[in-house]
Amino acid sequence: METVLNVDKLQAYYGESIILKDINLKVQEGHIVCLLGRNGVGKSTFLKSIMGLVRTPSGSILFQNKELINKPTYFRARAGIGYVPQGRDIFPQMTVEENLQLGLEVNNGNGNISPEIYELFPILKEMLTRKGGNLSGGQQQQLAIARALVAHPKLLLLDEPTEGIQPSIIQDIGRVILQLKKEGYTILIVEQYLEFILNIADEYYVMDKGNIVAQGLVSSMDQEDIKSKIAI
Ligand SMILES: Nc1ncnc2c1ncn2[C@@H]1O[C@H](COP(=O)(O)OP(=O)(O)OP(=O)(O)O)[C@@H](O)[C@H]1O
Repeated sequence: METVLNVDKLQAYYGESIILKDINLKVQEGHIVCLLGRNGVGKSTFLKSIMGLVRTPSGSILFQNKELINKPTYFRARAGIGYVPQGRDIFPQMTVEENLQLGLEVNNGNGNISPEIYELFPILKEMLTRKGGNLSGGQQQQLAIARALVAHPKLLLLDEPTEGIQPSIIQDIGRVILQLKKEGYTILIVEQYLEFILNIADEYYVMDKGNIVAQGLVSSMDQEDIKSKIAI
């Protein structure tokens, strides 16, 4: 099975502060990998590093065996990495449909929104003409995931998809992720909500203070131990 993402000895900085010290992490094709950890340990910075949004002076980010470390963000997006940031970045004044169309920009606006998007997220079909800013937090999260899927990414990065979302929509998002897995998607999820990923992810990594401090198969995870490593 192909290794889609292979991160080796990655360091990342904000100015002179080192945030990621020595990160090694792999994602195999068709797998769902979860990165767990407390607030502020560097999880979001890690996803930003993969997208080229922070300074990464050393280490390697191989995506489908090609080095990305010195490539600009647009190159990484065009290469097939879809990114759903924390806070979702929905454009509030644009309609749901316009927000979705932005997902096609990585292909220069070519292609169209496949009907599958609306099968995954029926609520978006009902709301196509609504302004993004008028959606609930959960609906915005679904829109952000849908917008990333429009371009059929080979790797999908999700930053805390459950944050600030009501339980029924968390379940919907869980179902969508499992459906995507069935279809062969490869996904890296940053989470703090352990129960959410137990039924979803194949492998886990735990980050603390810019290092990976535990990793393994979710099926053989010592949940109490991992809970203590991510508890606030
Ligand atoms: N733009 C920035 N400039 C300077 N420091 C930053 C910036 N963004 C984050 N940091 C710092 O980097 C560290 C890691 O933050 P990061 O957001 O990656 O953590 P996290 O594990 O994703 O936590 P959270 O779940 O709260 O986002 C924190 O100490 C944070 O204060």
